[in-house]
Amino acid sequence: MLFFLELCYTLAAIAALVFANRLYALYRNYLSARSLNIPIIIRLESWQDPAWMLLGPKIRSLLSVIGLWDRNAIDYTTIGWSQLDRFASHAKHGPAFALVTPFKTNIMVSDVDAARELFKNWRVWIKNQDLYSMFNTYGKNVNSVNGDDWQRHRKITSPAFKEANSRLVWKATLKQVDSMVLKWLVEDEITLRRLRGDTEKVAMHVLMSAAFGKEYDFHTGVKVVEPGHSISFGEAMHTCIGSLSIMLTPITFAAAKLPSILIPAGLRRLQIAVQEVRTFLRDAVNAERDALRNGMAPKDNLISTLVRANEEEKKAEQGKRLALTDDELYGNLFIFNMAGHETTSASLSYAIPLLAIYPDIQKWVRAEVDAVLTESSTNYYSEIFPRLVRTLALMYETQRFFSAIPMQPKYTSNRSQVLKINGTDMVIPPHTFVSINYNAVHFDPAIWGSDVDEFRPSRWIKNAGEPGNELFATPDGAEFVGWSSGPRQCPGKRFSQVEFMAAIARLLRECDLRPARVKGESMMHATERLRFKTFDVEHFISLQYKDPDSAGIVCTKRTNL
Ligand code: HEM
Repeated sequence: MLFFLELCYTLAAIAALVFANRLYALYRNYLSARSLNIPIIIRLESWQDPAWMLLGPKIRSLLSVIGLWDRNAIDYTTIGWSQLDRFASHAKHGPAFALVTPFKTNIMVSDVDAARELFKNWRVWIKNQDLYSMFNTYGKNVNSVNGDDWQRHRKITSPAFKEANSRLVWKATLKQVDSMVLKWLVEDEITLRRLRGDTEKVAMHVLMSAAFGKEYDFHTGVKVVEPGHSISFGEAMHTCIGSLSIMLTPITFAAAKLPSILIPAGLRRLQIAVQEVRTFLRDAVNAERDALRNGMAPKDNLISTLVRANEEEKKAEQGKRLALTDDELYGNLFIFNMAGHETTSASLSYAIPLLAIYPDIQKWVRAEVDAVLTESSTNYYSEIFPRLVRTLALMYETQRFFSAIPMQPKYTSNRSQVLKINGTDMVIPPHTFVSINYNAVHFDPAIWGSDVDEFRPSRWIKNAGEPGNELFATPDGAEFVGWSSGPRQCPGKRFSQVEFMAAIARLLRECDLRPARVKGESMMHATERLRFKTFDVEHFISLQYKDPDSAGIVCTKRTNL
């Protein structure tokens, strides 16, 4: 009994100390932020706290049951609060306000001139290493490093995203989507959950093909286990890049040292996947080096170009210093998969229900698809892709509503930096985040007009006219930031566009999409239900449907071809 009481006192004392420490940190951060003269929002928690990221949703729903948390209020402690908020907080507080917590202060910015400066000046406004090192599971990579190191990674990785690679993406996507369509045509309803699962499978298999030259069948793909492995490359990769595993991989590495009997089953699966991916990456890099040594011609997939670009760099005068290490090669190959998987599949998984919700938009995009795609020309990527302007507009408008990341946190590091916000120079303190609020920029009525909240892909067309002969209204790099902007913008932008456009074009060429109805339900009601469930999303680590099981679409074979 005495021991129990002592334990309780000790735990209470530790909790009180942690709380006091947090309050002190909050007070210090508040004093520092006050000097900026911008509105301040104070919270006791933040998405920067890993424990809050994991336990926050449970704690919030508990608190809301006992009336201590308002479910409908914007929750600034989450990473994705701006998805629902859109431009509202900036309309209230102006182009910059500070989120002050016991963690690092985060200044939210919607001013496009400030955003342009943050994107352009990548040496000054860097990526915070506490945050980005979680992407270093297999090695440092182009996404996680700063300064000269970033230049070195970007120089060697960029050639991989050449046009010849886009042709592979196009071909692989058509093959995957053909199989997906066959499956969908015999299903009574494709729920949002199933739709997401299938688009993830398409994206994973396209990456396997265009990145590693490995062909996977849509239906059986992940079941194919290569000799010497316990799971397939696709499955291992899928497990590793699943949202939660990113947070768990450091734990997995620590756990890897324990006897496997002491590791819980779920974590053991992840541990195996992490080890398998490393072996696959190492073998794939070695195979490409052997191919080069044996005088075999390069392939157009990402790994072939990357490994050969790196070997070229080694030969150059400063090679020893500039070439990527093996771990950095693995790190980059992994990040291509991680960055390219959920982003592209999510875009598809929102665009497809939107086409069912808005039949006029479906008709409008299909008119272009029919004008451009004919049976004989389907495979000619270079002729078709540039003409699918409405399909590209659909992707941009989908990204505007469902941004892959809610904000981009830039960081001042250990010295203060000057940033002009709304025409005034501000001295931003050291160790502070300045985050470009993607959702606010994408929903600023001053940029997009009074119909900013309307899903209208035609806003991206410059010269509305004959489908297949229109021009795309390329946006200003700071007003639309879906793929980031400036020198560090997404190198996989074209990759993802090709995949999205091939998938949508093939789907609309073959099928009609409409909302799924439950028995006795009117089409109007089913459409409303699907609309509500499609827009009812939350940003945990990536954007997710909150309730993916209670709405879906139906896919029927077109009869009007
Ligand atoms: C719709 C699909 C995609 C979207 C919306 C998207 C969006 C983004 C965004 C917003 C960033 C900046 C992130 C940050 O700095 O924190 C980024 C960076 C990056 N993306 Fe993508 N991406 C997509 C597809 C892809 C694909 C298919 C690949 C590769 C196959 C890829 C590879 C990368 C890499 C390597 C970076 C880091 C670049 C650097 O820091 O220099 N992305 N992407």
